[in-house]
Amino acid sequence: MLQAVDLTKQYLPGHPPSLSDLNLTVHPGEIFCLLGQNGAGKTTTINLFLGFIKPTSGRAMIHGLDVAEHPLETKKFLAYLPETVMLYPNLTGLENLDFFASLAGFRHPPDELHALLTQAGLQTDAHAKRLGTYSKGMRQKVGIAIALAKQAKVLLLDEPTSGLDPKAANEFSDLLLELSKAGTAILMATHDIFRAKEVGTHIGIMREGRLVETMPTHELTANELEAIYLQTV
Ligand SMILES: Nc1ncnc2c1ncn2[C@@H]1O[C@H](COP(=O)(O)OP(=O)(O)OP(=O)(O)O)[C@@H](O)[C@H]1O
Repeated sequence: MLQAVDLTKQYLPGHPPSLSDLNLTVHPGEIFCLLGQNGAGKTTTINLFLGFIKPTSGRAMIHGLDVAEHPLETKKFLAYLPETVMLYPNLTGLENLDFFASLAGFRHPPDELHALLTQAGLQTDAHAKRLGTYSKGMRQKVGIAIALAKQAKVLLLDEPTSGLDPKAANEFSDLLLELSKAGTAILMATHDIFRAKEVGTHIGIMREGRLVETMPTHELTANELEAIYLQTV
């Protein structure tokens, strides 16, 4: 479970906070999509859960542990996919997966590593090819395979489908749905309203560092969500 309690971040004294009093809970199996214009505070929220930055006040909690107080323990539960997954271009997909899974303390035999890449949707003939030859969608799949290998309880995503073609973005959404069915709690920052409606269980709209709307997606059509978004931001 992922929880923000009155979470606030002010980067510079005298400037308005970039995140103000965020209260948010994402339960296992839920996909919470954060929408909002550039600068609304989405990446700040994710970086606080990752422990990359410290809150000015309030708490970012993972599995009941405060990230600022337990930076190493909370990272064990987490997987993170930024817009561009950073992997080693000279290693193969399989070698990257092996390396990053072992960094998190998980050793998998080669047949399991292949199975994880396949489960993440990467075609078999790419497993032994260098990352440098992969498309963006293929790199994202290795990122998902790493999340699977780590048995991550919480997945944080920052605009993961930006720049993916519609088919790759669609495959990516299916993978997220599978992970959520397996009980992962997912928080995703995105600009893609329609994909958020398709994949999310909940939508939150941020404006100037505040979460101003939260709603379950099943109550809305994509067009209604777009109308609410445009009225809100
Ligand atoms: N390191 C920093 N120092 C000072 N201000 C920052 C820093 N990082 C972000 N900000 C400011 O905090 C605010 C929120 O930024 P943030 O990156 O969280 O927005 P965002 O919703 O993720 O935007 P985008 O959609 O463009 O990624 C912005 O005004 C930004 O300029």
